[in-house]
Amino acid sequence: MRNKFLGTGEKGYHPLRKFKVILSGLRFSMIDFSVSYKLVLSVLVIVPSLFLHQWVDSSIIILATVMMLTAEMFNTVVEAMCDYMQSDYDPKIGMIKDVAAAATGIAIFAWIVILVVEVYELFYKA
Ligand SMILES: Nc1ncnc2c1ncn2[C@@H]1O[C@H](COP(=O)(O)OP(=O)(O)OP(=O)(O)O)[C@@H](O)[C@H]1O
Repeated sequence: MRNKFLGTGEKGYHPLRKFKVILSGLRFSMIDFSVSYKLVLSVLVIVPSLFLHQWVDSSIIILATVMMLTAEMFNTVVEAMCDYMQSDYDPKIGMIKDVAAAATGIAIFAWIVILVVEVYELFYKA
């Protein structure tokens, strides 16, 4: 797609190509075990919550899962870009990666708390 600021790239709007790019990105992300197993865990809770018609609970778990997955993917991007630009040891790269990892850690922590609370609410308390 055309870059408005740099004036580079192809002109026009190509939704199908955008969709292909999204699928390609998802495929690259899902082969990462640390992402895929978390998605499987979420699905294992989301599906029964939908069957139980717990719409608010399902929405909360979906939101927490999306937040965690987005953070994981951006962390992968930051790590890959850092390694591409500087594969040797560099304390600045270390700091950049640590901040990205901390952001991901916060998202994972919130996802775990929500998943544990929802599993308790849906399967033990009910
Ligand atoms: N080039 C580097 N220079 C300095 N420190 C680095 C460098 N690469 C990695 N580190 C340090 O190692 C930590 C882990 O980075 P790494 O890229 O190995 O992530 P990872 O352990 O593979 O994470 P994930 O499991 O999310 O893929 C970073 O947070 C950083 O502190």
